[in-house]
Amino acid sequence: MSRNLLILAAAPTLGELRDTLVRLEDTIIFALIERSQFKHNNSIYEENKMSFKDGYKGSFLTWFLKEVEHVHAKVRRYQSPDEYPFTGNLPEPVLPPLAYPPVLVDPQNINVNEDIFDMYVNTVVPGITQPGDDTNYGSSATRDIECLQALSRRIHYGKFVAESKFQDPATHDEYVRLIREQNRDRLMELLTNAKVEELLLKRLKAKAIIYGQDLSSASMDANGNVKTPHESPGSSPVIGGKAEERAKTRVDYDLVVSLYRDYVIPLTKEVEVEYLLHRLDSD
Ligand SMILES: C=C(O[C@@H]1C=C(C(=O)O)C=C[C@H]1O)C(=O)O
Repeated sequence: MSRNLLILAAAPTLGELRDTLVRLEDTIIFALIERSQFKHNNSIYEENKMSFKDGYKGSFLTWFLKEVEHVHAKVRRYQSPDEYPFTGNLPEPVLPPLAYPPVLVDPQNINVNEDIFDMYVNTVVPGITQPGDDTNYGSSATRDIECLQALSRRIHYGKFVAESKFQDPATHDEYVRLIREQNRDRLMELLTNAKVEELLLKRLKAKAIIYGQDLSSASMDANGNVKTPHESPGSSPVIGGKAEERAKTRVDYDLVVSLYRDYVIPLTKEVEVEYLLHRLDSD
């Protein structure tokens, strides 16, 4: 067994990590549902739109995110290896550091939150909200920050997944060879599991349809029975028996699937590749 297998504490298994990613699907879907209850409120994303006493020139959302992350930094949130801030120049914690087991070797301190922020503001928010302004700026930004933090955790979990694959005796030597070659494309091929991705997208659609269904009092009779037949996740999404009618869900389930297919999974794999490319820097 090569030396770099001995450096680290026992990393979580790939199966345990995948279970965590499955659970984060729920967190992300419900966070999107919560944000979707408010209008787009585009002004909170525009720079120089609101005046701040300290002369800050950014958008309301980036100002709020800065304020939230400053407080969270003081309680050492970003000393956790699975938490990455969107804001720079954060204060030191008021609490003493925790002794996290050294699972990751990440000399670059990889952080793709800029990409996550741009994707979320420019693609996700317009896709999950109705156009317009309902002045719920604080509530919208609060839900935005919950979405951004959940997406960031999920995507940066790619570091743990990459470390688990690197430590797998079945593939360790091939990873070492490809890292020494700095062969980005072959690393991407080796770490990609198309079957896991395919099953994930199918599960995600089912979750978004089920979680997104409106089971408010309006859709239930006096005895608490659901009045409107709700499609089972395996069937084509229908309500009221018309197969061509889309399920009326609180969040667009096709958008949730495309969010993962086009952004979350590719960004997670980018994190995995970047992590692996620098895994042996300290050797
Ligand atoms: C996270 C993994 O690595 C890759 C990324 C995946 C994702 O972001 O969902 C799924 C499978 C892999 O292609 C994994 O193998 O589970």
